[in-house]
Parts: sequence; C-alpha cells; structure tokens
Amino acid sequence: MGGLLNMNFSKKSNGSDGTIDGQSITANQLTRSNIEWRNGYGTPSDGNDTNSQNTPTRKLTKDAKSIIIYFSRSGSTELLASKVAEQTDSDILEIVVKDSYSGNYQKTLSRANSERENEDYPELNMAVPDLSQYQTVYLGYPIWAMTLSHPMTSFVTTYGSRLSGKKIAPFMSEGGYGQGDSVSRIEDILAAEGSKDNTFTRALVVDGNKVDKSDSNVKHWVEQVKK
Ligand SMILES: Cc1cc2nc3c(=O)[nH]c(=O)nc-3n(C[C@H](O)[C@H](O)[C@H](O)COP(=O)(O)O)c2cc1C
Repeated sequence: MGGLLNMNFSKKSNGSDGTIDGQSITANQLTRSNIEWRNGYGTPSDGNDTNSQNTPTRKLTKDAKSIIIYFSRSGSTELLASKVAEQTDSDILEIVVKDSYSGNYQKTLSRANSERENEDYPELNMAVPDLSQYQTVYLGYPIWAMTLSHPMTSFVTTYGSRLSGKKIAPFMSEGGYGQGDSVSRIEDILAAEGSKDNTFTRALVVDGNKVDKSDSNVKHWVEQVKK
C-alpha cells in the first residue's frame, strides 16, 4: 500500500481557500501536487455542489453592469469565480441543480456519462432574475469530458434567451487538458435558444489544482474583458 494508491487528500488545517460573497470556499484539488493530482481524477466533493456549509451564492444588486454565473462541484471553479469577483463589481449567481452530484468522483463520472449519452441534463433549482441590467456575463464552469459541465449546459439551455446582446466571458477550471469544445457549445446553445448579437471574449482556462496561483492571470484576463 502507499504511494499513489493510498493518497491522503485531507485539507490543510485552516480549511478555507478563499471567500465568495462572505462565504468560505474549500477547493479540494489545491492540496495535491502535480503527481498526486492525476488531472483531477478522483477529486471528491462534500456531496453538495454549493458546499454543505454554505447557502448558494446570490449577490444581486440594482446597479451592477456585469454578473458572474458559475457552477462548481469541488470548489476550484468557485475559487476562480471569487477571483473574477475581486477584479470586477459584478453580481454573482451560483448555479444550483435539484440533485447535487455525488461527493464520490466515480459516481459523479458515471452519472455525467449517462446524462451526456442520453442528453438528459440536470434539472435546476434556482430563481434567475431577468438579467436585462447586465452588459457582461461571466460564465464559469468545470470541464467535463472535454466539454461544458452539465449544470452549465442546463443553465444556458434554460436561460439562453435572456442573454441576447451580451458580452459573454467564459472561464473554467479543468484537469489540464484545456477548454475542449466548451465555448462553441455555449455559442451553439445560445443560437439555438434564440439569443442574438452575443460577443465572446477569449476564455480563461486554469488548471483545477492551481487556481490559488492564478491572480495575475485573472487580472490580465479581466482587463481584456473590460476593453
Ligand atoms: C465528471 C468529470 C469529468 C471530467 N472530465 C475532464 C476532462 O475531460 N478534461 C479535463 O481536463 N478535466 C476533467 N475533469 C476535471 C475537472 O474539470 C477539474 O477537476 C475541475 O477543476 C473541477 O472543477 P470544480 O472543483 O469547480 O468542480 C472532470 C471532472 C469530473 C468530475
């Protein structure tokens, strides 16, 4: 036993990797060295995508001109969203599915595979405002099977028609294999849902175990998005 088969993924003692709208973030991949990380394979969650200790993030104001809409299972994308929030005056909306993905990686993987094969994407459990006040929408998600993770697929399918005319700024965390076809999936779904006149910025892509080291990358990207 030992070595790669007996890895200890326990969190560092302070337990918090950041905050978003005042709530603590735990990102389970950050403690993994590159050799332990295995491209994110096996990453557990606490079984509640929004964190069992937290309420889903909802920061909605009257005046914000941009909003960060994100989904995160194991915390890396949420930490990235918090860094985008630090660089902008955005509102924030966390995507919530009716049935959370399992804390167990294998169970999440088999559910995700079945959803993808059957094109049966998860039901959402969230109230979404009309979004008309926002000029820029930052869309944050993890990569699953080299494409958009399914809660974001459900979101853009269900609410895509509310995104007409907006600048879309995609950001994601992934297991080291890049953005896949996730951005063209968003473009295709928005077009199919009748969203018109969208502009897309370059996507921000960060490895899930290195989000804590992404501040300057995020800052530079946000500067480009704001241009
Ligand atoms: C079901 C599933 C499938 C995944 N597929 C890929 C993949 O195809 N390519 C990749 O680079 N990472 C893949 N990953 C790794 C995640 O993209 C990565 O761990 C990400 O940082 C997780 O973000 P989160 O902590 O916000 O949930 C997958 C993760 C899961 C749970």
